[in-house]
Amino acid sequence: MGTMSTPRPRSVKVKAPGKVNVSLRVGPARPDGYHSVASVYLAVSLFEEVTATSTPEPGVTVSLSPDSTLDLDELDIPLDERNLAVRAARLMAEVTERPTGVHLEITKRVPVAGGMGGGSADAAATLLACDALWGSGLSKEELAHLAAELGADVPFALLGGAAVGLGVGDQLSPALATTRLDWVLVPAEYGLSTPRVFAELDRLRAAEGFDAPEPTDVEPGILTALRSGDSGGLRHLLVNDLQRAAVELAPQLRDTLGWADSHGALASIVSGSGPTVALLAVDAAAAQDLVDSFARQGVEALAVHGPVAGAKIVSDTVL
Ligand SMILES: C[C@](O)(CO)[C@H](O)COP(=O)(O)OP(=O)(O)OC[C@H]1O[C@@H](n2ccc(N)nc2=O)[C@H](O)[C@@H]1O
Ligand SMILES: Nc1ncnc2c1ncn2[C@@H]1O[C@H](COP(=O)(O)OP(=O)(O)OP(=O)(O)O)[C@@H](O)[C@H]1O
Repeated sequence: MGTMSTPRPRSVKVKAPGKVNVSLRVGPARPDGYHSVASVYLAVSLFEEVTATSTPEPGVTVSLSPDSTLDLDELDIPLDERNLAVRAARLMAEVTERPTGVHLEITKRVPVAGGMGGGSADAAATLLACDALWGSGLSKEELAHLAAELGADVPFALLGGAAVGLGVGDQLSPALATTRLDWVLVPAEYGLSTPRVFAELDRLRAAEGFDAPEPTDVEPGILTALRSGDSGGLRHLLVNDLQRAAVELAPQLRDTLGWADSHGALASIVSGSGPTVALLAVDAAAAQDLVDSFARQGVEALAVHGPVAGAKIVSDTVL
């Protein structure tokens, strides 16, 4: 008769990047409340980390790591089943029929409700960590499918690099982007709710009597510029249909955008639903100069680069 041995506790650590939308075209609202988009995603070097540790008790628990670079006291992150990482672990357990028993510790670095897909990165990292922890044997496609159930930005956090996103942003085609682009991120001290920003765009458009066309493709010049890392070519092509809605809700964004343009940024754009502003810099030195200028204004900005890889296992340890 075989004896049931308790598996030794294991810890899998995964990192997943935040993103900027280099281009974001938004169509009309659909009956399900979502909007079809045509988006060019770029994964940038600001990473969330999720450490998934097996626990003897069933269930999914979550905590925030003291290694987080965000101020944990100020964060408005639910630590129950509303947390996107918890939802990811539960979905994975349900689909793979594994008993849960997992604790998730999240290191937060991507601004919360900042338009950079931080929660989405947590969800993507959790899917990959639980996949490893439970030996689920799911294919990349199956993981991407689960990711799309969790949110529009989650599949891209798994994939990383640069990609065109159609549908609600979840139908991805990888874009060739081998050369590094340098960016400066200017996080805001407040967040913007993604549904609220989409709704504000609908409101502005309705007031203008504007019938938004279905976005079906992205400007080809963007993909050409990404392929060669041509920041000079890219600067005129950055576009975000949500920007004016974000600016309407947070008018102070105008100052950041204007200030950046007059201080040597090639271009400035609100990232996704905002309020984080992303500035394109000519190179790493120019990005650092911009960070220094912001610091002199008392504003904390971050130099990052992209593309970077999607969700990736950092360590897998038997405890
Ligand atoms: C703004 C972007 O970050 C750009 O990449 C994404 O479109 C948002 O992606 P996300 O945060 O993963 O979005 P989800 O969590 O799936 O959706 C949150 C809410 O945003 C709105 N939403 C989101 C994506 C989309 N294509 N259309 C929408 O209208 C919906 O009101 C939805 O209920
Ligand atoms: N793991 C998580 N990390 C951060 N926020 C979470 C998480 N789980 C749930 N949330 C909730 O989701 C909200 C939005 O979080 P998130 O930081 O992902 O926004 P975002 O970066 O603007 O998203 P996106 O760019 O994908 O629209 C938060 O205000 C928080 O209440």
